[in-house]
Amino acid sequence: MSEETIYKGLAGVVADHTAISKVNPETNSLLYRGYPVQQLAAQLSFEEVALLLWTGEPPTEQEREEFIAFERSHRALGPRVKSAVDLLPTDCHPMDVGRTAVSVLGADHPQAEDSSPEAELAKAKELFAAFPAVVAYDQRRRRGLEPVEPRPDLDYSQNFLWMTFGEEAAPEVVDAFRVSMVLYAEHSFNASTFTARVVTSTLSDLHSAITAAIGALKGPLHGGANEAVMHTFEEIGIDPQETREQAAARAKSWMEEALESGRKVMGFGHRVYKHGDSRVPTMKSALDAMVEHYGRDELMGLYDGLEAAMDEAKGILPNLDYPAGPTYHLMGFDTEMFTPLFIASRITGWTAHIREQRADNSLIRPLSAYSGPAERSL
Ligand SMILES: CC(=O)SCCNC(=O)CCNC(=O)[C@H](O)C(C)(C)COP(=O)(O)OP(=O)(O)OC[C@H]1O[C@@H](n2cnc3c(N)ncnc32)[C@H](O)[C@@H]1OP(=O)(O)O
Ligand SMILES: O=C([O-])CC(=O)C(=O)O
Repeated sequence: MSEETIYKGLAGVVADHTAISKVNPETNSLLYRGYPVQQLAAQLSFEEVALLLWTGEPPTEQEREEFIAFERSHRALGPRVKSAVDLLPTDCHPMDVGRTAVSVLGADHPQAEDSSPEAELAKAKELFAAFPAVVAYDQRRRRGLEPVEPRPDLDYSQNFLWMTFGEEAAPEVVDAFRVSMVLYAEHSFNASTFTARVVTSTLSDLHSAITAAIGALKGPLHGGANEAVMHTFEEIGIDPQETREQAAARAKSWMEEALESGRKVMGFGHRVYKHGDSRVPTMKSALDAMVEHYGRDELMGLYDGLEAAMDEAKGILPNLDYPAGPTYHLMGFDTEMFTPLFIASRITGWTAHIREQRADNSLIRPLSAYSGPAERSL
């Protein structure tokens, strides 16, 4: 056996510097470019947070206005992307649709191979503006509904909900959606961001890196957990007629059984945070607002029951996906659409990292310790 120290899953390994965000598990805090994420979620639009992540500073009034105009004029679903999505079955996973759409957007891009900082920033902004139409179109086609054109009088979050549901969302709903986008935007060297950096490190193009990152995000140990949380709720059974206490009791016994049988319950635990996820309180407030808005108190019985039982049995706390899943459910998204919403947000962090990696690149290529048979002859 080899003598090398193996850092399984690269746990605890510091792979490079980043100036984009700081995750501090000791203080349970998350900073984007130095700003606490809670402050950003309380005060900035998602469009402003995107600019902050890309450029390092909050936008000036002029930068903000220019980007808003840019974003609103790049929202339409392109004909090639629409044709490609139409070729995919409506029962494939929506993450496969998102991944394919980004791949097509890359193949269709006149500057696909231009990786200058200016071209990459422009491509990041275009992708940010274009992706919501993919999610909205896919959600509607799965319901047999016609697409809804974007509205330039609406901001990013308002328009996203408008294109998906074909009606103007209530201000509370728009705000909860905006908060989720801000919180999902960036989280240092998580698996999908690291994937994007690995692809970029080979000097491949931005759309290839994002396509690969989407593949990494899909898994239930990462972004796919927001969808998995709702599957758990569905497995326990959602009953709008029961009280919060009744729902909590059923959730508690479900969790006890699940843990006894050795199951992993998605939406709990985190590789970096061991005392709770810094983003959960803010997302939980957004969920509470949605529960009140839709009058669905019983859903919080399931939420509280699972959380309390997991804490009691293992001391493991919820991650961001735990409150985000039921929030998107209440807004009316199909469960399988939750992780594509995560893509829409994380495009900002991924593209910021792609630009950072390229600016000071070194091929990412770790070593392995060989554990196969010793040299032998045929
Ligand atoms: C936005 C995001 O991507 S946040 C992450 C979303 N992912 C999830 O919610 C998936 C569920 N959670 C997990 O699988 C894990 O907590 C991870 C993958 C996120 C992080 O895990 P790691 O740091 O690798 O820890 P690991 O998986 O080794 O867990 C350590 C111990 O806690 C247990 N554990 C961790 N999370 C969970 C969970 N959700 N349910 C049950 N047990 C858990 C493990 O079984 C393990 O127990 P053991 O030591 O008895 O074997
Ligand atoms: O940091 C991680 O490993 C996963 C995560 O929470 C994220 O990507 O938002």
